[in-house]
Amino acid sequence: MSIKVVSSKLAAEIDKELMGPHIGFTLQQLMELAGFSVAQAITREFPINKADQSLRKKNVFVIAGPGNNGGDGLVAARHLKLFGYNPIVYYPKRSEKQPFYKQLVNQLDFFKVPLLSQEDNDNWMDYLKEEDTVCIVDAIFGFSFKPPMRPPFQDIVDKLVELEDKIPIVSVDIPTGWDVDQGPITERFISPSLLVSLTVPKPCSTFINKKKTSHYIGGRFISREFANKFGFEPFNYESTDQVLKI
Ligand SMILES: NC(=O)C1=CN([C@@H]2O[C@H](COP(=O)(O)OP(=O)(O)OC[C@H]3O[C@@H](n4cnc5c(N)ncnc54)[C@H](O)[C@@H]3O)[C@@H](O)[C@H]2O)[C@@H](O)CC1
Ligand SMILES: [K+]
Repeated sequence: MSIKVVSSKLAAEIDKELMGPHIGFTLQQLMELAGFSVAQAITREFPINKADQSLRKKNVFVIAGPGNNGGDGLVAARHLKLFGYNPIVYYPKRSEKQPFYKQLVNQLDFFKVPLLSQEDNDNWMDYLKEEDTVCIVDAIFGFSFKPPMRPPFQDIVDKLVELEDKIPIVSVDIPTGWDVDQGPITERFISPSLLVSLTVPKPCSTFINKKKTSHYIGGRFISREFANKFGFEPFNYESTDQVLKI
């Protein structure tokens, strides 16, 4: 299947229109569906087996960045908890811009999801043991990332590059550090085991290592007419699914 991709510029325009006065989605609505779809993609790739419940004892280590990509990660963590997984969230730089990020954090507290923050910048790796971890969710940066990466994120990404052969990485929308349009442009870069593109894949998704990376589309919130207006066909999600493997 040939997959349509949209540039970073067009992705931002799509977002703007979805949340504009005519359609009127709120960011919280879209983020909830985006994070829900990420959690569902994880259930597909790392299913909890009825006979072997060992995954329930392991952690899903979610790293949330300061923007909306990070917000998707906070939402995904909550749904993962409800799906029977054991998320731990590392949220090193909390956004003050949108009050609802604080609400997302309160909801994680409510669900007793452990939360690491800036104070854990030196010891977050202590919570990330190969034998105890199902996967790492890379919700650090999405389509608004502009290099070069500022602290503490470059150090975090360097550690992920070292770990990726031991613990699978699940990247939300964009593998963090990749250029949205040109893909991996740095010497060392994350190569995720699973990429969940939101709404429509961005051009960087064509640079994934197809032998290693499963690619899902999620964020099921647009109509055929809307997709066509932006020059792509909607994805054929099945039934009530929030993700589609592409
Ligand atoms: N329509 C969609 O597809 C939706 C997308 N959402 C998510 O929103 C993401 C885009 O969110 P945003 O526009 O908030 O952007 P990002 O989350 O990609 O990043 C923006 C944040 O990163 C910081 N930042 C950028 N470059 C940096 C650098 N070099 N070093 C350190 N910090 C840096 C900015 O200061 C800002 O806080 C998408 O990728 C997707 O994950 C969803 O939340 C909602 C719906
Ligand atoms: K990401």
